[in-house]
Amino acid sequence: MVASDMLHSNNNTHVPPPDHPVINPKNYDDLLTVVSAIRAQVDVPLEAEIGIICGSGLGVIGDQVENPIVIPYSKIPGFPVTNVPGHKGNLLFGTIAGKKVVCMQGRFHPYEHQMNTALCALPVRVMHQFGIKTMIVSNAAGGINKNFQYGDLMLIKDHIFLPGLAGHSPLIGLKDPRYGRLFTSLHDAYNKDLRNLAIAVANAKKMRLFEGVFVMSGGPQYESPAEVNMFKTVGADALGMSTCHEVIVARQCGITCLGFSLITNIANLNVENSVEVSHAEVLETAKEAGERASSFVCDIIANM
Ligand SMILES: O=P(O)(O)O[C@H]1O[C@H](CO)[C@@H](O)[C@H]1O
Ligand SMILES: Nc1nc2[nH]cnc2c(=O)[nH]1
Repeated sequence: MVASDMLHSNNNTHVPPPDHPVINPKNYDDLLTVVSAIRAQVDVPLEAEIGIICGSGLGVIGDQVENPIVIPYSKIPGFPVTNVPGHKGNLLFGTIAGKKVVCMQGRFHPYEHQMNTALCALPVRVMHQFGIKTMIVSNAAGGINKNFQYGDLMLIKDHIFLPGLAGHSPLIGLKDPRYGRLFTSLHDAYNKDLRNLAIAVANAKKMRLFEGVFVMSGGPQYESPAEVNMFKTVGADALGMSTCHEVIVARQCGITCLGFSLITNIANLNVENSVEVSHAEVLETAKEAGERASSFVCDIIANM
């Protein structure tokens, strides 16, 4: 195992202080407690119109936030420990291109938290409480589409949420009517107008940009060649271990979503090929492509 693949090797590892209240991610009043605890930490009103989630190695997007107010996840009750390298573990409030944003510099993956997708998507509900109407979500993903190269960006036009299909929806068990519609529609989960805007931005920057279907598997193991072939057969273009549960919660909240994958590795379709994937490789590609991804996000926000 490569050192940077190891959980617990992240300097930002934290243990929540014992004085934090216990938070149930499916209790609406607990959500309001989390939001109050964040507000209590700063003496300025916090609000945002756009939420951003940085994928593995893509924390550099958060570095574009101007005049940031930085709240470490360790100071937020209910936010679990984040141990995955490449995820800093800060909630940032500030501006990008003059627009108020809140940015998750690091996310929670279901494989880290017993597949508790409601817990992992709790920060989306928190960002909604701070006013976001739009969310830009990013991830590092393995490319299946034969046209993809390392470092390509793929706009997500639709998704296949395997854990959700297997009973791990973040909406299961929500009873409070304040959450909104339990039977959330995903007909426009990755908003067409925002995708068109992103395509126009990419064209103006002369950037390679693809559109495709993202599949979320449970992880944390990468896919076997047979699994990659199965996903290809059902129409997937890229593979990851995040994002879908966040977008579903966002759609329940009425947030308009734009999602993209950074292709950090090429998924292996041939069992005879000995191609090892590692999180170190994922982070290395993200490091090389991170500036391009963050400039893309900033230009999209500037044109919203
Ligand atoms: O989805 P993000 O957070 O970008 O991370 C991706 O990269 C990691 C695997 O290398 C997994 O956590 C996968 O989900
Ligand atoms: N599931 C999955 N997640 C990834 N994240 C980055 N690369 C990959 C990959 O190949 N598969």
